[in-house]
Amino acid sequence: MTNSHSELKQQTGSERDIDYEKAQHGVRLLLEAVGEDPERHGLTETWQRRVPETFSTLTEGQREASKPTMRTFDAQTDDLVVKTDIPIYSLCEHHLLPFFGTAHVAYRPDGEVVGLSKLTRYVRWQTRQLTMQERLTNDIASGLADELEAPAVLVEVNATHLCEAMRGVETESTTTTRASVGDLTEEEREQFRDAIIREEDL
Ligand SMILES: Nc1nc2c(ncn2[C@@H]2O[C@H](COP(=O)(O)OP(=O)(O)OP(=O)(O)O)[C@@H](O)[C@H]2O)c(=O)[nH]1
Ligand SMILES: [Zn+2]
Repeated sequence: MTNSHSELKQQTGSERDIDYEKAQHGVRLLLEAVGEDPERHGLTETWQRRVPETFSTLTEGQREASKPTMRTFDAQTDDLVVKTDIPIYSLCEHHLLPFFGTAHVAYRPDGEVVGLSKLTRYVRWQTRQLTMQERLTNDIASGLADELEAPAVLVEVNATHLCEAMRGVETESTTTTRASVGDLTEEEREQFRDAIIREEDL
């Protein structure tokens, strides 16, 4: 093996780690199962390093230690903050294949606003787990409400699932899911819809 377990732990920080030995073993077995030779040139680093590292990154959302810090600033406003078109890449828990697209998020502040980049970082952190689109959408909405102590949050996710495109039904389509927390006024809902429509018109 090129990278020992302890070397990999040092590289990534132990509290952020997956079990590398298990991941290496599992990927090796999968390669054997599909008739590959895990020792052939081109595949050794695949099971020893690349896939375990990839899955460590793509499951960061399951580990609190990888959660971004949500820096806030005083702001005497309760006007909805809307952020549209955040790119997302997540993993379908049924087939371990990606689903990807965009997320739109909005929250009503209560005396404090969060740094704008943190909204993107938080969404990215949530996407990095094995999940379903509906659960991801709910997790982003309820997580943001908790993190920001925001009285109201709205989230929309539009995504294409490779498990539908590359296999199975073999059709590429877009799925839209929405989640909200708190009592949103009709005006706020309209503001969110307008921001999304404007983004789509660009
Ligand atoms: N609701 C929901 N379903 C999903 C999501 N990702 C994948 N699926 C669906 O999960 C279902 C799994 O169904 P199964 O019948 O157990 O699996 P399957 O035989 O591989 O299904 P097919 O994909 O239709 O071939 C499929 O219909 C997938 O399209 C998701 O994020 N949300
Ligand atoms: Zn799937």
